[in-house]
Amino acid sequence: MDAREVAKHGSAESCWVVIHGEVYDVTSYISQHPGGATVLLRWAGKTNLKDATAEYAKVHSPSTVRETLSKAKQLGPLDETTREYMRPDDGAAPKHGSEVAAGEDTASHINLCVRIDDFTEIARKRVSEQAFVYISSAADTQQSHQDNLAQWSKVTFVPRVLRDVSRVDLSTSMFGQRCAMPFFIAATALVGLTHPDGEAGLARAAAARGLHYSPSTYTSVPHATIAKCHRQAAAADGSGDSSLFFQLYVQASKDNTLARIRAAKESGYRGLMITVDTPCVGNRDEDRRLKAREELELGVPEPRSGDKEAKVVPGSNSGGLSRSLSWGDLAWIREAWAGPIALKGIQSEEDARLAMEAGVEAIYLSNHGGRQLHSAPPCLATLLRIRRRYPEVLERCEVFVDGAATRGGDILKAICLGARAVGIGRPFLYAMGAYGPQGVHKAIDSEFHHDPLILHSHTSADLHAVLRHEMETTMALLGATSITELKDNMVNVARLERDLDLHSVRCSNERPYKL
Ligand code: HEM
Ligand SMILES: Cc1cc2nc3c(=O)[nH]c(=O)nc-3n(C[C@H](O)[C@H](O)[C@H](O)COP(=O)(O)O)c2cc1C
Repeated sequence: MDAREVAKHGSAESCWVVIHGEVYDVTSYISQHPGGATVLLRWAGKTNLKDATAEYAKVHSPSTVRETLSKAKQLGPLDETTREYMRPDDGAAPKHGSEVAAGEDTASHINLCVRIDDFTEIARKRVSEQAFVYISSAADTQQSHQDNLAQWSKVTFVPRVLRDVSRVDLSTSMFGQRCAMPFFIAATALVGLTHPDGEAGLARAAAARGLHYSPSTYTSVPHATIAKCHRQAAAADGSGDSSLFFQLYVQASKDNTLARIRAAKESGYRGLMITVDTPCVGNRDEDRRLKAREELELGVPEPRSGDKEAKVVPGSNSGGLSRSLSWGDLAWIREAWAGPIALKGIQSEEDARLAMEAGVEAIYLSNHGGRQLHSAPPCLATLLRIRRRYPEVLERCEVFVDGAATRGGDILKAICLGARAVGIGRPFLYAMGAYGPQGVHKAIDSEFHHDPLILHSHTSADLHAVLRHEMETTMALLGATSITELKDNMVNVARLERDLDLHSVRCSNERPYKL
């Protein structure tokens, strides 16, 4: 393909981009791209050395574009000898904030991060505006996210004293697979926006710390590479406890979904987390405002009414995800996967019961970090409703939860109420954006070798550990020495129950749904 031909397709009417020397026609994908139209249009028709490749590769794995576009839209290789006809590069890609040297000034030194919230402001200064807005945004007024934050402080502890807590063991398991602590790294797309190591950095940290990690369907690094880095790190300095669980976004195309499941199996992923709260991408005001501003700056024309190709309607953007996904689809997914499954995004006790009846190994109570439905319930609210209406769910399924858990104590409150493990999303992205992989290690644990069974108090290692330190301290002050000792009599949920008016929860008039 001649560069002069590509240059003719530089608009919303006909938008061709060049990635890794291949030309793609993304015109009909513009309105579906979950990352917005601007980024595609910025590189439309560009064939110079800074074509779409750098911006694309920062966040997407090489295969994403081939997996998404039909063969007809994959127009073949660019004739490299014609690149001299390139258009001037006016779309400077934002600099990776994490390239800024850590510790430039004392105020932002990593040692001053003593809780995981501390990474946020450092990350704000060090990642691009695009990355920060993408990570921090939530649906509509952010109410779901704010409610997630607020839920944790509505539960208080009921500590026991005079128990020997000189040894504390935080280890537990998920899907029957051991892990060092009762939390895991939740699926977040496009980790490459925060640091060039992307998901590979998170996988290495998880392996080294004996934690499970659930990479997103939409990774910046190919899944096979993530799995390889994970294996290498586990062999080098891991305890061998860490596993990777594949987060599946079911695609509109069944074949495409099956191919992703196959690839995850081949890469050695050991659990499947099917995200079920995403028939379309949520309405995130801050994302939309930033994209609208970029479009204005770039002079992207207003969509003409009735012009399907140029129309960008966030509410209708399913980003290639299946909108028709329903309970019946679990059968073919289970057959293809043949391993443990969690349904991620359960937000009602009725759906928890249906999931149990469908025979999944785990339910994952989450409102997607408050990014999907505005006014969605925080995970503890759903957990309490399940405990009241269908306590048998907790006997038959493992329960994972997430949503704004930022302290070791938050994690332990959820465990007291019957959760198996807590997912943590944004904090690891901020830690990665602030200090790269070193930040993630610190957010989890200290850099120093540490006997997992012995509580270290007032050692220099404590200064460098965040979540492990908080959990060990909380366990000791609670009077518990192992995760199995954490029971519901160690928390007081009266306030949360009152706020949720849980006493009025009774059988709804919903017609019983038969699977
Ligand atoms: C054609 C196949 C593509 C697919 C399936 C795809 C998919 C996605 C997805 C799922 C997201 C995440 C949105 C979210 O979770 O909110 C995203 C964001 C993004 N994509 Fe793509 N993309 C494609 C092509 C491209 C191309 C060609 C470029 C660059 C030229 C690009 C650059 C980006 C960027 C920079 C973001 C982050 C934007 C933000 O701040 O939200 N993508 N894309
Ligand atoms: C930037 C970002 C990207 C996310 N991407 C995905 C994703 O690809 N798949 C998914 O199932 N959930 C995704 N989530 C939701 C997380 O898995 C998780 O439910 C949520 O982040 C937990 O809340 P927290 O970030 O407050 O800890 C994403 C969340 C964030 C913040």
